[in-house]
Amino acid sequence: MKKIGLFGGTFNPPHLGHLLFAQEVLVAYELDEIWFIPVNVPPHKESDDLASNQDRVDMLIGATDENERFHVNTIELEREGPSYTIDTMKQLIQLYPKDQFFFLIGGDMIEYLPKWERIDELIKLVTFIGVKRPGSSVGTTVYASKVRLLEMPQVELSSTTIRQRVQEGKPITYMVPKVVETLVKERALYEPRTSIGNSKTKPY
Ligand SMILES: Nc1ncnc2c1ncn2[C@@H]1O[C@H](COP(=O)(O)OP(=O)(O)OP(=O)(O)O)[C@@H](O)[C@H]1O
Ligand SMILES: O=C(O)c1ccc[n+]([C@@H]2O[C@H](COP(=O)([O-])O)[C@@H](O)[C@H]2O)c1
Repeated sequence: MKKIGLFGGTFNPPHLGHLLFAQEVLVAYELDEIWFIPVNVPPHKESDDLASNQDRVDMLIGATDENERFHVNTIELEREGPSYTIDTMKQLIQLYPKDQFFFLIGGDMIEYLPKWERIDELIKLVTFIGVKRPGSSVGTTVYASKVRLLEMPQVELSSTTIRQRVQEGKPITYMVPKVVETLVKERALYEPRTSIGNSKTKPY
């Protein structure tokens, strides 16, 4: 039996906040592996400058390559429609019945857990491990109390910040792994267009 941390996200692009969170969880919970799972269609997020699936996968593979316990799993990219976590969990449990799964979640998402698809079923299938994010509250819902909160240095970085900096011509050095910085540059990702692309969690 392996203990596996699932880290779902848009990763548009992956940044050092993601990697540090994953590494801290790996060590604190003595996990064997972390699987980074890029979403196909973010269920509750609108993004007007979402890089292609291929670009996001390439950046994620590059970002995680140096860590032998980090892996990229593209299970959600093979599914049509919103990438609901409950569907992913059911697939993974069927594929790997002996393994134990944890799901990593940033603090900003925790207060929205009640709105997740079939959350009561999901919370029985997987243990959520969360971390606070600067400027966001984890809320007081019954689901928040079930998330295991990890104490670790908070990283005030988001993919939105990275995209905005690229649009403004500012450097992103040391905010993303070198390989991500290079891919963003080579493929001209997030370059200025008419509007600045923010990802926003949709109002419920
Ligand atoms: N700096 C960070 N520290 C801890 N968790 C984070 C951090 N950035 C993102 N996360 C968490 O990682 C998961 C995937 O995040 P996602 O790919 O949407 O990145 P993001 O930076 O929140 O993106 P965006 O700014 O585009 O909304 C989410 O659970 C999110 O809360
Ligand atoms: O299943 C849901 O209803 C659901 C709602 C919101 C977010 N999620 C998952 O949470 C992860 C982080 O989402 P995001 O939008 O911050 O990239 C990603 O794996 C999403 O599929 C899942």
